[in-house]
Amino acid sequence: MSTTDSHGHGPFIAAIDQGTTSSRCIVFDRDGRIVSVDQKEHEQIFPKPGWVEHDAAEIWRNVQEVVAGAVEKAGITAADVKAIGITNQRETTLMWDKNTGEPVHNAIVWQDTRTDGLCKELGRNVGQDRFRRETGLPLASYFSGPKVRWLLDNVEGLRERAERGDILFGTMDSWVIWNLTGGVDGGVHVTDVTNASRTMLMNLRSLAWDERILSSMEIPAAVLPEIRSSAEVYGTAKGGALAGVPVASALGDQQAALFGQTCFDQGEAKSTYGTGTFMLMNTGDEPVQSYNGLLTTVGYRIGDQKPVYALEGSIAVTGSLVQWMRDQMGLIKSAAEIETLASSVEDNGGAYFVPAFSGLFAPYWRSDARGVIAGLTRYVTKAHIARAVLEATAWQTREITDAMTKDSGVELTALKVDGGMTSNNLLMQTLSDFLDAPVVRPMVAETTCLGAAYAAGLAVGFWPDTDALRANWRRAAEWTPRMDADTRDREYKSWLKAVERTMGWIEDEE
Ligand SMILES: Nc1ncnc2c1ncn2[C@@H]1O[C@H](COP(=O)(O)OP(=O)(O)O)[C@@H](O)[C@H]1O
Ligand SMILES: O=P(O)(O)OC[C@H](O)CO
Repeated sequence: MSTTDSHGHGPFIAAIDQGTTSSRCIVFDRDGRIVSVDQKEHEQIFPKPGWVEHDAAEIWRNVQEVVAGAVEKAGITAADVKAIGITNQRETTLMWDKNTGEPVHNAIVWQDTRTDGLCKELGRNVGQDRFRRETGLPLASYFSGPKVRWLLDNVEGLRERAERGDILFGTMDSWVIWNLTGGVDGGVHVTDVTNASRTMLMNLRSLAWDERILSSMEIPAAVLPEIRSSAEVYGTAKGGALAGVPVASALGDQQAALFGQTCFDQGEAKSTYGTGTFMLMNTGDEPVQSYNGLLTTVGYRIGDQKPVYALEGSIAVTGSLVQWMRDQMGLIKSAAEIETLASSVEDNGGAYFVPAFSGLFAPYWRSDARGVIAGLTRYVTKAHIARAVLEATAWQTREITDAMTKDSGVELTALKVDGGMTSNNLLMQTLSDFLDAPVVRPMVAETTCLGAAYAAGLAVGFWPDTDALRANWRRAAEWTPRMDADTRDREYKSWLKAVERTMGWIEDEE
């Protein structure tokens, strides 16, 4: 029997967000309002400089716990939940034994740079942009394909087991869905088009695995999940707090945020400010090739409708630079304190901070870049550096919006933002100043989970169509530009000069 809780708005949709630093589950009502949240962090494993791993068994335990926690906090039962949506950190790569459910190695995280050498070698053999037309992606250690190849080459006996058909590959959506739907006991091995579009192994137009790329990367097709749409019922949860509930959506977290921000029309864009920052623009039902350093990716696909594509600007280091200021430099005690410190001065005092800690992602894709603080004089204080830290996020966004305008021909009229860093008012004002465009934040800042919930709700008819979802979007805050054009242009030139200084720091042989 179905119950309604104190919120009185049942039934509900549950979304699971398996993120880089934590897993969370959020229960939403029909108005897209949050009913309950549960969240748990997992260990970040750094076996060597540049290597980042996750324990997938720990992640699955945490997912089960946060699902149970969110259901309990909402005061509901599985019978009240009409569907489960999945969203996840993208690219992070796992292989496991389908007979035992045991991972063969820790998951290799998207930030991990161990495949740099492999990518360079592939680039030399087949050309740096050899796969861009088919996959929309440059050859870079960020994506899953090279990580799969690394596992096959480095885990003893794995290639033979994979060729025998005993091994499954998946990004974290696949891992969560396989376990949720029964694991060794009949779990479904699927991924969605958005996650598949980050592997470098899927053809963007056919939305199928690309046999020529699989053969260049020496990856056996037997390990691959079935590619499905982002909003359809893949199976039913077996066991756990949501046993019996249909699992009805999967989207990479940045695509889920695009969906949660209701960017359903061509030209609409959002930017999510977390550990890294990812801006995606809906480009309609045709993939747009980037000539300016952006990625072409799948935005979402609802059931058997046409896919919607997106251009993406990915920035590796934004919120994590604030964490670095707190944890490694000890200049602030909390992330929020950066705003107080940066607000104590009028400007950056001439300092520019380019956080190319793991090379530069969009629009440069340079793995040989490393971080610099440029323009230092004795005048510069830690407050100026704090300001330069915030400005780095805003300038990197500006570089991406410039590239988006060049690639899509669409001028930015306003930017929808979300993510942890958007609670920083100074950063949001700076962003609006540097972009010379309004910046708007919605009422529900948890757009990633909301997008997964929306897609799952559409799949089971909980919401009738995307118009109903759009009606739920409400503006919570807006910042408008206050900077004069001369200052903006002068500052932008200095920023670009500082970016130049980061390039070529790592020599090939290093
Ligand atoms: N007030 C703030 N100012 C600047 N950065 C912040 C602030 N609050 C949080 N952050 C940064 O935002 C990030 C957390 O945002 P979140 O959206 O939860 O990230 P993720 O989903 O990537 O884990 C952290 O890197 C943190 O340093
Ligand atoms: O888990 P997040 O929010 O850090 O997002 C990671 C991105 O999906 C990486 O491409």
